[in-house]
Amino acid sequence: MKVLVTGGAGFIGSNFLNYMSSEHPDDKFIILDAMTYAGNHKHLITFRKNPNFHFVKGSITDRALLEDIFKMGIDRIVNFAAESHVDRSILDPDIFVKTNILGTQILLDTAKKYAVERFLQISTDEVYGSLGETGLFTEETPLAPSSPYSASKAGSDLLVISYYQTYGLPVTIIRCSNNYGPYQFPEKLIPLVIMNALNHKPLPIYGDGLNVRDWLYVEDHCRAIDLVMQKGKVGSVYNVGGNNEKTNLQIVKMILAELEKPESLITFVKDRPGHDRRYGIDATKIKKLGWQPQYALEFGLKKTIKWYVENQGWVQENM
Ligand SMILES: Cc1cn([C@H]2C[C@H](O)[C@@H](COP(=O)(O)OP(=O)(O)O[C@H]3O[C@H](CO)[C@@H](O)[C@H](O)[C@H]3O)O2)c(=O)[nH]c1=O
Repeated sequence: MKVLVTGGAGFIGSNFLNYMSSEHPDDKFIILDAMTYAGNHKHLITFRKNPNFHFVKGSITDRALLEDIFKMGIDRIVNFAAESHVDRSILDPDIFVKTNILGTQILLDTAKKYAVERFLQISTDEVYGSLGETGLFTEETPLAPSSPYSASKAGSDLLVISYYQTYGLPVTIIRCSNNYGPYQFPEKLIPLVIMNALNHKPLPIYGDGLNVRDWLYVEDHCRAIDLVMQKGKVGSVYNVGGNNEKTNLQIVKMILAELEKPESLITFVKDRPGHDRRYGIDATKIKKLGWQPQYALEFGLKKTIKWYVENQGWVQENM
């Protein structure tokens, strides 16, 4: 099996490659990554050592490059390539539209031309917008994105579905809740808080700190992607979530307790514009395929903190 993994040097993509190379040692992986600020050069060393990996630097918006890659013969595609940080999308939406919407469309078009066996789109629960105090996102929840980032992901999801409806491209979409784990760029809440706390810097908490996110250890997400690639229904969407809803303040306090750092580092700052209040996932559909998260939040968080403590110097210099 030859799998094209776009965005493979990013946080979830690189964890996925790590997982797949041990679960499916006979598969071949073509890794396409634009190596933006979030692409991790450390992975390239690992990629080059693995005879089953072939790395190509470039963007999913580059049609000619995609043509060259598809000529190598691709069975499946997992599309992780995306700009993913909400705050950056508020400051500079252009690149989000270019990579997430246009890039996905060019990738879909090339996949159609070369008749791939499966196109798996890695999306996000943010496409559903915000929940009130109760209820969960199901796969039928209408799309109502709030930020330029989530709107660009919703746009790419709609294009993916349109390629299924119009051209019969065998697509499947995964919409996952907030991931955490090793190699996450320290602009996202959990790694930012760990790194700031280690350096005794203030921890910026937006608004009242009571926004709720559903946290999932990245390896659990990788296992879900693998399963959906094997057993997921073509034309379907699968929600993935950890059933670990916490307010941002709860998460930050858990990290401070583990690091034995004072809560006085918590600093309330101006809220993010259009800040979604709560995300919560109904993962019944993927559970019916046989998926279950294996990491309890407390355990996954400890493991993540340990990784950042052990790699603190490297993270500071390279991420
Ligand atoms: C960076 C930062 C974040 N926050 C808050 C905003 C959110 O309520 C929460 C998590 O923020 P972020 O880590 O930026 O993640 P969030 O906006 O939820 O989006 C993440 O999770 C999504 C899945 O739900 C992914 O699609 C996105 O790519 C990923 O960035 O923490 C703070 O209070 N202070 C901060 O400095």
